[in-house]
Amino acid sequence: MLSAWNASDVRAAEEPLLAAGVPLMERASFALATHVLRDVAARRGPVRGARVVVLAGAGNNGGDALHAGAVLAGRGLAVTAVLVAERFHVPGRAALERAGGRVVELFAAPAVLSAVVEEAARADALLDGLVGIGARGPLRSLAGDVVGAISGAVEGRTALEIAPTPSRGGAAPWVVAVDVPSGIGVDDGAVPGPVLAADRTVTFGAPKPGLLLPPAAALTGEVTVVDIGLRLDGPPAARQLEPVDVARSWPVPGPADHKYTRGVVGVVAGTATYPGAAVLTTTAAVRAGAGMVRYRGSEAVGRAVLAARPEVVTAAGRVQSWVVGPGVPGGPEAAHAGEDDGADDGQHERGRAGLAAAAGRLAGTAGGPVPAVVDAGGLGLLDDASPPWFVLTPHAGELTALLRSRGEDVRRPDVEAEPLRWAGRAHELTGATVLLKGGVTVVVGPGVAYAQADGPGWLATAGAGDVLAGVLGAMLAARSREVVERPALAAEVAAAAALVHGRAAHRANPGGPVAALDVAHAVPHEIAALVGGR
Ligand SMILES: NC(=O)C1=CN([C@@H]2O[C@H](COP(=O)(O)OP(=O)(O)OC[C@H]3O[C@@H](n4cnc5c(N)ncnc54)[C@H](OP(=O)(O)O)[C@@H]3O)[C@@H](O)[C@H]2O)[C@H](O)CC1
Ligand SMILES: [K+]
Repeated sequence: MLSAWNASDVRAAEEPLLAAGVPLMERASFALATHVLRDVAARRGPVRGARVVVLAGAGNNGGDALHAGAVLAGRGLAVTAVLVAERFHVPGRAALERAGGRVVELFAAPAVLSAVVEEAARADALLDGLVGIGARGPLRSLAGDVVGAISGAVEGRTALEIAPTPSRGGAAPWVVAVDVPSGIGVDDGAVPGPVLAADRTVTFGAPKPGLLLPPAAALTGEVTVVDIGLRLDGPPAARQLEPVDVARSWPVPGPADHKYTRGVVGVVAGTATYPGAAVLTTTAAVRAGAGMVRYRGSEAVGRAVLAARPEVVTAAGRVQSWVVGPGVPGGPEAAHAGEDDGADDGQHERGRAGLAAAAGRLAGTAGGPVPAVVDAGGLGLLDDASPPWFVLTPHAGELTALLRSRGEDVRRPDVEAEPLRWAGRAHELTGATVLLKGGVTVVVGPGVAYAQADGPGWLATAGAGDVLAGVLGAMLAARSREVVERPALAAEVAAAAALVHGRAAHRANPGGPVAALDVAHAVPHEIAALVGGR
């Protein structure tokens, strides 16, 4: 698992070490230089004579970059450092000059900006040491100008690029961000202004949340964490599950297991208008290893489900997790406005009953509360307060509607710009765990946040959300009681489901388009690969 800490936690961890004279910057800059050398060697072969441009800001981030530049110059690379502020890291500059590096005082001669941009565009490697964890707001003055101009000049980059960097030809410089890509919101992943998209981010002590969270996560390239000896206690601000975490906690059945110990998923999904959602959700739950799947819906849709998955039962009975809402009309805004298009085929009533049972509010229900996945039309069926074992799975539009229905004056672009903040707000307002779907899926539960970036862009396709709901339903059913007893566990399981779903999409058709049903069919193979390695 990657655990990310806020800038203030990293500073607090640095303080005692700095007071004790531990050479943190030496450690950081040496490791940084090592990674740059390795990357340049991999791309170019011989490193001697390779051209490196170092963009250095006012603080210690610039210091790291200048010291790394000194190491590189000492190895025979041609290093030019560009100082953007009158204040700069004096020992770093001195070290670089001693090692034979050249310094351009851009702050003293802004007219040389175009020459700097030209040199940067022709470099083999570009080190972005403008600001690190000391960043406040969008890049200002010369730092902003230089990033804007270089981004415009370097093929394949735009100043506000938030799409993954396309693989570029040998001509463009390899961009290495020092600690973080300068200008991102270190704690929240915001992209408030120009940012130079990196090919690699070498980060010190621990990942920062902004490296995991959208939209900034698309600008980091590969993230390399360098251990400089910091001790970070306390809970991280954001986490990212890795395959090994999911493998370790997967409930692999043993000889004593039966369908009820493995978990029964109750699915309220689909209508005559959207029968496919019912097929996709139930198929995904079956394929993710549910002990049994019960479909609750109209007879006609039930027939379509059974034709696709004869393992599914349509009779009422015991359920260990509910999935309510895929392909069901309505949603937060419709419910808020009291709208009902009358085409829900009785799914609203079944969904309400499922959620009441899941919350433990249904008189005469045996077995007590169970987890629930609440998707699409199910989001309009929620009570004012939900338990944390309810996992809401909106996309940005649905989250916006949910927040607005609860009095927040927010628009979809706000949610897309600050997904962690708004998923967190929805968690506060509802009490439920919130999984916000997107290229990076953000999950917020009590005291925990996850950011998962496991799927290809191809996964943005109709029905993919229904498959995720089914996979998550099966995973929650398998750990039903535990999820109800441990408030933060639903978020971990939801993040794990996002990982399985994303990786299954890669597996379904590596590098190409995927259809939702293909993702569901790839799920068992992905699970086998995950648990086979443990
Ligand atoms: N302390 C250590 O020994 C280690 C530090 N590491 C590295 O240090 C940075 C954090 O360094 P710090 O000096 O605290 O902060 P920064 O370098 O990130 O930023 C400093 C100055 O940058 C200016 N600034 C801030 N925001 C902006 C902006 N939006 N646009 C332009 N400039 C900005 C500001 O200067 P002013 O003079 O303008 O006020 C800041 O003071 C950390 O990220 C590591 O890289 C290593 O970890 C090793 C140990
Ligand atoms: K930086």
